[in-house]
Amino acid sequence: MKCLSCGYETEIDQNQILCPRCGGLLEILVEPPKDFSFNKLRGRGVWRYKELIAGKYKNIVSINEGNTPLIRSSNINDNLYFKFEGLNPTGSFKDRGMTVAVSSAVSLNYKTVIAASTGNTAASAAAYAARAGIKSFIVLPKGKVALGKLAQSILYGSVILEVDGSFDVAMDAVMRLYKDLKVVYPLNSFNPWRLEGQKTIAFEIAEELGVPDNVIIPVGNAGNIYAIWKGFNELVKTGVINTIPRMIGIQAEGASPIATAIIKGKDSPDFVENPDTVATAIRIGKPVNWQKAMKAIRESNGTAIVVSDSEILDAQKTLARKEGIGAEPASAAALAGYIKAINEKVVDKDEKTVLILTGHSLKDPDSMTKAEAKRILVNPLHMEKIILGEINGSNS
Ligand SMILES: Cc1ncc(COP(=O)(O)O)c(C=O)c1O
Ligand SMILES: N[C@@H](CCOP(=O)(O)O)C(=O)O
Repeated sequence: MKCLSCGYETEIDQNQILCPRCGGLLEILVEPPKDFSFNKLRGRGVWRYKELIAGKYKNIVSINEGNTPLIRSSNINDNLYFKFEGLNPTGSFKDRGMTVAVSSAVSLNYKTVIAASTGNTAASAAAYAARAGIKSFIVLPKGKVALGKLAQSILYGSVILEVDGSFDVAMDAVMRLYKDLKVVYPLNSFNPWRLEGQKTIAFEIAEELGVPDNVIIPVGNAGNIYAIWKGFNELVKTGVINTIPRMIGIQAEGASPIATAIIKGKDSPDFVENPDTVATAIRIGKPVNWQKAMKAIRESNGTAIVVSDSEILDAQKTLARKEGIGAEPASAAALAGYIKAINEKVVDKDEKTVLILTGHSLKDPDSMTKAEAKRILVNPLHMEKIILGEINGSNS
């Protein structure tokens, strides 16, 4: 394991989450088996790739996460694919990381887990803790979590701690609690073991499609873009692929510290004090994994793009109405970014591109009802005229 801040190196040790010397982010540098082959694998989902996942697990806490569909676009572009992470057990990609992180917590005999969240990490942490029979605390920015996500955490029985402030305030509190209390195992993505699970997104894409030219990902706390890049890199080391895709990160206008730093060619981001966007999942001003994300983007020859809230909501509607796929706003940001990338000639429409659709539309009912709808009060006995009018286009 190697610290991204001070360069401290240590043997792979599952007890390590942050650098013991400076508290920086740790990378887990695995040496994948040289005889690795997709053909030899058994089972489905995250644990299909267990020989590539670092760490030792006495108990595996799983709800059959991963194995999500890679859906080819039928009405936007033939070369475009959607990796629909909304079909994980709690409706987001977090479940891939949570199965590994909670299995790690249990293997290390922790009885309590904690996570700060804009909603999805919370729902996933709560579900996996419940499955493991351990206690979970989640720290949420009060009044800023989409209804479906809050409802999930309530249902799975987490203790919900609400802070008056943004997600970043909640995140700082969790990092401090983890360092001070020692008895709570952190499930956020500064925990590198969680990212071991999320890197399986790359494995599934490579196994099904090969190596695309581009992978486009919404970026919030910034762990996922790094995890997917790590996954592709490790496959190169096994020899099953020999290139990696460009990693293209998308952030919302009101919460774009990493994208802005990439666009301006800076070494580090200026954090955003009061992040704001309709895509609540990526309403993050101080992403903990910024170093990892910028490394993934730069080393893959990728880039970053900023999109507006109206572009995000338009993309959410386009995905639903042209492809039949319901994704939450943060996920739709990937399509908004793709459209912009094509218009600005950053991506060619002939390039094979995969969008990571990180969460399900049902997570955020408010955002869905922002789309204009035809809702007509009808007399059930006189609907023919309205239907025929709609078909002929003669209704006003
Ligand atoms: C639906 C959704 N999309 C994207 C993201 C951003 O992922 P990351 O924090 O790994 O950048 C999150 C959470 O952070 C999320 O919940
Ligand atoms: N969008 C996230 C924010 C926390 O990210 P994490 O990957 O560090 O857990 C959420 O769903 O809470």
